[in-house]
Amino acid sequence: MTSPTEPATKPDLDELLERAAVVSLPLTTRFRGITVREAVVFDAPLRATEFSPFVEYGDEEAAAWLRAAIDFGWSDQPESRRHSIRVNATVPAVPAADVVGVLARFPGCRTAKVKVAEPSQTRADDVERVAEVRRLLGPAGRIRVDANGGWNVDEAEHAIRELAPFDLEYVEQPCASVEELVELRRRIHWMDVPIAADESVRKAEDPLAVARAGAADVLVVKAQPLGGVARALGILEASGLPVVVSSALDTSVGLSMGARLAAAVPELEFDCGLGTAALLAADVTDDPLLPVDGEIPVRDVTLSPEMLERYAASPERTAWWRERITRTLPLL
Ligand SMILES: O=C(O)CCC(=O)c1ccccc1C(=O)O
Ligand SMILES: [Mg+2]
Repeated sequence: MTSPTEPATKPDLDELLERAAVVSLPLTTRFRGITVREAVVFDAPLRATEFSPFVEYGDEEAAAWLRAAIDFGWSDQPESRRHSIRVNATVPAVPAADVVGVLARFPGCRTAKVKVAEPSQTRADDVERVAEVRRLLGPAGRIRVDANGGWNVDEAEHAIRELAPFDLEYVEQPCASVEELVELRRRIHWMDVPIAADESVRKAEDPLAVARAGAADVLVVKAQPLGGVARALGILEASGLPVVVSSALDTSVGLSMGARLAAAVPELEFDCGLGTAALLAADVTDDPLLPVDGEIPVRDVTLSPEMLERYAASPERTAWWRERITRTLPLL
């Protein structure tokens, strides 16, 4: 007999596939080169959960994401310390003229994260975009930029010098490697612009290496790539660094996992990158975790059968995702 408080038994492959729905959600704005977000959501026993590693990731990397999905749907979660989470607006690498429309999707957000170093664009594009965000947010707004590892150390040094007058809260993953981050941090120390690590945490074999190397002032943590809420919490506590909990452009289900992680963090001094439901033109629920007054609530999400049907992925893509789950489950 299982008592209601006892964690549900972990699912086998048949149960996972039976509870899975594969969706293809249109985005409002092109992001990371994509215009639709594919994801698997599961109608799991404890709450709806999500598996959505990017399609280019290999099975080894996807395994942490599947571990997270199973943990969230089939296990009790760490205690929440808060009921809502302040979120940042996420501004893709759009032309400066489009910034006003993007920010309008994030009502009440005092912080904006601006994508920079997009391969097809120039430094001048980044400066114009950040200038426009500063103009719209006013002097009290907080601006962080995210280069997704797109600069070498020299490029980063020059770009940050050019962007620093707009008053940056931090620069996220300016360079790709931990060694470059260490070197950059040494070079720009005098500018007093903190460095945050994202890919160096979520794509690293050892997510704590970046903290040990002194390569970052802030860690960006995402629940899915770190294997779930409890595991991510362990990593961020071991790092001893301040954190920003962020999404991977998840559906509202994945965002509910991120919100649970943010709610469990002992000290949360930065606004979190969990407002990204605003970048989806469709979601898997009738009650999405959209930012209101600059916050999202900490709660579970109810799947909408109509939405799952309307945004169901094609038979080919559905088969691809089901095969991906089949290959990945034995790797856990
Ligand atoms: O942090 C945010 O504001 C939103 C999340 C985000 O930017 C993101 C979403 C998908 C993939 C990568 C990233 C990233 O932070 O680099
Ligand atoms: Mg990032």
